[in-house]
Amino acid sequence: MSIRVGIVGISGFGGGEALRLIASHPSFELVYAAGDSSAGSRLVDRFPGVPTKLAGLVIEKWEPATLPKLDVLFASLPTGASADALARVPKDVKIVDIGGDHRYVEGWAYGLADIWPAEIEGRTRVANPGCFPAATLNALAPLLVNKLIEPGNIVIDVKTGISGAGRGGDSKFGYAESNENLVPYGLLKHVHMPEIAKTIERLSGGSAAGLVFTPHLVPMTRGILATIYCRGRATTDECLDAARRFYAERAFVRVTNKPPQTKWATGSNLAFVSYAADPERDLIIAMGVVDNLGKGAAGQALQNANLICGLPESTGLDGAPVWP
Ligand SMILES: NC(=O)C1=CN([C@@H]2O[C@H](COP(=O)(O)OP(=O)(O)OC[C@H]3O[C@@H](n4cnc5c(N)ncnc54)[C@H](OP(=O)(O)O)[C@@H]3O)[C@@H](O)[C@H]2O)C=CC1
Ligand SMILES: CC(=O)N[C@@H](CCC(=O)OP(=O)(O)O)C(=O)O
Repeated sequence: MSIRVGIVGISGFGGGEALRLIASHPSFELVYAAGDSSAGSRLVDRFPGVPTKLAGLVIEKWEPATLPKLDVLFASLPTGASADALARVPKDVKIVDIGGDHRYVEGWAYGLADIWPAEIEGRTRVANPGCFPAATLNALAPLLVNKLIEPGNIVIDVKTGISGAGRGGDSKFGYAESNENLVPYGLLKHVHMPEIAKTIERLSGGSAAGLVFTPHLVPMTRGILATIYCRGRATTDECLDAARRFYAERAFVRVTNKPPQTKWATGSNLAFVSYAADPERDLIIAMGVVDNLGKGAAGQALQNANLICGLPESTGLDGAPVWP
C-alpha cells in the first residue's frame, strides 16, 4: 500500500530529517515538497545524497490551495508560521505539525507517541511535542503516573545540540559563537514550559506550579540530555522498575541502569531514560536523552503518522542509531 505524503519546510533541519526517514519508509511515498526561499530547487540541489527516485522532485512554493492529492502532510515550519496556512489544508489530508503552533490546541492531539498512543490513533490532526518536552516527559512519565515524585517541585536542566535552533536560526548560532561555548538561554520563560507543565498535570493529577526549566546550548550538532531534579522517597531500583513496567510494550523507550548519553540516540527515534535516587535526601534525579531531530522532531512525527495511518508504529523507524 502506498501512502502519499508531503513535507512543507523540507529544506530545514526538521523537514530534511523527515525526508531522510520517509525515503526509506516502506509505505510512505513522497510526492510533494514545499518551502519558501528554496522553492524551484530540485531535492538533489538541496540534498546531493537524496535517493535517485526522489532526486528530481521540485520544491514548490507553499500554498495550501494548490496541494496535490495527499494522504499525510508533515509541516515543519517556523513556530508561528503554520497555524493560518494549515487551517486551509483540506480536511481529508492528515497533518502532523512538527512546529509549535498546535500543541494543546482544540482539535489537535498532542502527539506523545510513547506515552498515549491510543489518543493519537484515529486522529487526523497531530501536534508533535517540542524537542525538550520529548526528552523530559518520557523520563518523568513513569514517576508521575506512579506518584513517586511531587509534580509541583520539578527542576529541569537541559542541554541541546545547535541543530535544535534550525538552519534559519539566529546568526548567534554560527560556528565561532557556538564552538567551545556553553550558552544558557530562555531562563524562566522558555516556550516549552506550558506544554511540559500541562503534561505533568495531566499525568499526575497535581499542579506543576513550581516547574523550573533551563535549556543550554552545547557545541554538538544533535542531541538532548535532560537532567531533572525531583522530590520523592523512592529508590533508584523502584524508579527503574516503574519505568520498565511503564514502557514494557513500547518500542522506542530504553530504560538503562547507566546514565544515558546523547550519542546513544543519534539518528534514531529512540528515547533513553534512567534514574538515580537518594531517599534519605528526598531526591530523585531523572535523565532523558533523545536526538532533537529524531524523537524530538521527525522521528516522533513519523511514529505519529504511522499511528494515524493505522500502520505498526515502528514502520520505517527501526534502524539503529549512528555510532560513533
Ligand atoms: N530543529 C529541531 O531540532 C526542532 C525543530 N522543531 C520545530 O520544527 C519547525 C522547523 O524547525 P527547523 O527545521 O529546525 O527550522 P529550519 O529553520 O531549519 O527550517 C525552516 C523551514 O521552514 C521553511 N519556511 C519558513 N518560512 C516559510 C514560509 N513562509 N512558507 C513556507 N516555508 C517556510 C523554510 O523554507 P525555505 O528554506 O524554503 O525558506 C525551511 O524549510 C519549527 O517550528 C521548530 O521549532 C521542533 C522540534 C525540534
Ligand atoms: C536550540 C534551540 O533553539 N532549540 C529550540 C527548540 C526547538 C523546538 O522544539 O522548537 P519548537 O517548540 O518551536 O518546535 C528552542 O529552544 O526554542
